[in-house]
Amino acid sequence: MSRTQKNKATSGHLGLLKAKLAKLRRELITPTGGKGGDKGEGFDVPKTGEARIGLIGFPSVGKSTLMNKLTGTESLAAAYEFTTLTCIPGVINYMGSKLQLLDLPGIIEGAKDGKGRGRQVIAVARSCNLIMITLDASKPAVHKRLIEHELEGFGIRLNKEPPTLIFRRKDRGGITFSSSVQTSLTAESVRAICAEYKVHNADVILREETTEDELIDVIEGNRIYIPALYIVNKIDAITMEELELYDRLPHYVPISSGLDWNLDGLLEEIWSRLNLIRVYTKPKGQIPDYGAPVILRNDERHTTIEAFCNKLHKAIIREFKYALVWGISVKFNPQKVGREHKLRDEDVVQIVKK
Ligand SMILES: Nc1nc2c(ncn2[C@@H]2O[C@H](COP(=O)(O)OP(=O)(O)OP(=O)(O)O)[C@@H](O)[C@H]2O)c(=O)[nH]1
Ligand SMILES: [K+]
Ligand SMILES: [Mg+2]
Repeated sequence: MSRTQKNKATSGHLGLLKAKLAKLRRELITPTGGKGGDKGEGFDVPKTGEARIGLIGFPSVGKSTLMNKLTGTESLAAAYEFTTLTCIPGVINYMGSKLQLLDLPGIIEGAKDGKGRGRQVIAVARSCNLIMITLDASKPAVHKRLIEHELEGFGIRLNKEPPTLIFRRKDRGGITFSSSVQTSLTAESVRAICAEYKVHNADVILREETTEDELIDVIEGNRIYIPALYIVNKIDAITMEELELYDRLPHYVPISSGLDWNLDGLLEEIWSRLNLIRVYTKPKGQIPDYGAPVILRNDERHTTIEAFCNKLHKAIIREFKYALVWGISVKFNPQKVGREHKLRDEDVVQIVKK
C-alpha cells in the first residue's frame, strides 16, 4: 500500500487492499476451533460498580503502582517486566460512585520469555468503559503508537464516534453510492471494498467525511468505540522541557504514581471521560440522600426519569405517577415531571407513586 501512489485511479485498488488486510487481521485474532485453549485463566473478572476502567501499557510503566495508589489494592509492583500476569480488580471510590479499575499485564509480548498475555489483555480492554493507556515518560514516544496499533488491530476504536455512514444491504440493484459532501472515500473504492466482502447489492450513503477504514469498520461490524486517557507516568524522571513535548497530546494526563503527583487531577479526568451524572433521591419530607447518588450514563437513553427509576428498582416504574425535580434540568424548583424528563448532574428527585 505504501508503494501505491494515492490518486483517483488507484483508490479502488487501495480500498481493496485495506479490505483484504482487515479480513486477514480478523482471521488472525479470532480464536480458531483447534487452539481456543488460551482463553485465559485469571482474566474472567466479573464486572462490578458503575463503570470498568482498564490499565493498558508496556511492561513496567507503573500500572500496578498506580492501581495500588488509586484503589488501595495490593497488586505486586516491582522493577522487573511482567510482574503482573493476570487481571487484578480494584475499586476507586469517587463522587459517591464505585468504579472498577483493572490492573493488567504489560501488553507487548515478551519476546524472550513468552510471558505476554496480549490477546487476553485486549479481550479485557474490549469490555472496558474507559481505557487508560499508560506510558512511561522516560521511554520512546513511539510506544503510544504501538499500543494504539495493537488495540486498533483488535477492533477497538479509541476516542472516536461510530461512523455516520449508512450501509444498507439489499437484494438487487447493485452498489449505489451517494454523498452530500466531498470525502476521501470514492465510488471506486466503495465498489472494490464491497466486492472483496462479496457484497453485490447495497446502498452506501455518506453525510460527512468518511474514510475507507470507516466503511470497512461498518461492514466488519464488531468494532467498539471506547474513550481513552493517555497517562504519562514517571514524570519525576524527566525534565520540564521533555514534559512540554506531551502538551499537544489530546486527553493526556501527566502523573507520577510513585510520588503521588497529580493523582487528584487524574481522578477528575477519569470522571469527566466516563461521562456519568449523579442524581440524588429525596424521600418525601426528608432531606436528599447526598451520600448515595444514583449514577447514570450521560446520554439520551440513560438519563430519563424512567431510567433513574429502573436503576433504583425494576418495580417502581409500575407505580410511578410523577416526579418532583430540583436542579439544573428544570426551570422551577421543584418541578413536576413525567417519565421522559431528562435529568442532569446533581439533580434531586422525589418519586410520587400512584
Ligand atoms: N520514577 C518512577 N518510578 C516509578 C513510578 N511508578 C512506578 N515506578 C517504578 O516502575 C517499576 C515498575 O512498576 P510496576 O507498577 O510494577 O509497573 P507495571 O506497569 O505494573 O509492570 P508489569 O506488571 O510488569 O507490566 C517499579 O520499580 C516502580 O517502583 C513513578 O511514578 N516514577
Ligand atoms: K513491573
Ligand atoms: Mg503490573
